[in-house]
Amino acid sequence: MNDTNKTRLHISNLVKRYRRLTAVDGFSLDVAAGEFVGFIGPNGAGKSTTMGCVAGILAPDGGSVEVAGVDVVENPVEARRHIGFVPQDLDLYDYLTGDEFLRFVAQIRGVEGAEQDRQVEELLELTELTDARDRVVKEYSGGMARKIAICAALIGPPELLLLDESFVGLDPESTLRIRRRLQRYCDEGGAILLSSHILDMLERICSRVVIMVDGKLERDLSRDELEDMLAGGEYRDLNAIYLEATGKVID
Ligand SMILES: Nc1ncnc2c1ncn2[C@@H]1O[C@H](COP(=O)(O)OP(=O)(O)OP(=O)(O)O)[C@@H](O)[C@H]1O
Repeated sequence: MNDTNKTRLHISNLVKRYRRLTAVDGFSLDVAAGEFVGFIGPNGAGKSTTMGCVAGILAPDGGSVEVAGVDVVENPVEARRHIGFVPQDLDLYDYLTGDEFLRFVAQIRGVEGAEQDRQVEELLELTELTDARDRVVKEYSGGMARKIAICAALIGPPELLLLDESFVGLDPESTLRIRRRLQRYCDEGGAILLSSHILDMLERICSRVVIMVDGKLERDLSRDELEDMLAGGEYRDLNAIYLEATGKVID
């Protein structure tokens, strides 16, 4: 996973409808290895729907999605092997312990033996779940459940991480530890699409920010563009850029 020029995610003209509502409306995006992309937009903009289509959970009505060069619609099983997905609404294997859950995911990703042990230990320690490893996931608190889902997403590691509001409910220390771990994952050639409404955090950690409005791409800002805009004095922070891009006004 060290080939840092490769496109990890290719979304071309994606369309997804729910009956008469067009939730994603001709959205295109390429994410390369090493990129940490903040995916923002108002409630209902279409971020989760986009992620569902990328993860192969929702069937697109138009366009195409490739993950690590694999077409998600044509080869969903193969594509899923390259994706670590933490959905907004977690759907975990409730009756497995945390340890069993991580080893189950490791097995699916072909991580076995001593390497499996190493990754499981490292991730449990990172998220401070070592002491809870033998408890069933069903008994985990909301934050613990989200942390074990992040651990599972990182096992492998896969080429692409899809994180949908994955920092919700995490305590500040866990947030910082996981943020650093995700940045390391990108430095080592991974790619992340992270949806979040925590704009001050995204401003600090992302190498690129994509703003979606009404199912369409509204802005695509590289780190340099973002910093130029902030240095220019017109925008105080990412929040101000967001408000302008989305046409929102706060009295
Ligand atoms: N299962 C569904 N059935 C019908 N409409 C849906 C369904 N899921 C989402 N929608 C609609 O699609 C649109 C996009 O929703 P989506 O959840 O993708 O937005 P989002 O950007 O992730 O929002 P949020 O920031 O609130 O999580 C919204 O109008 C939503 O009501």
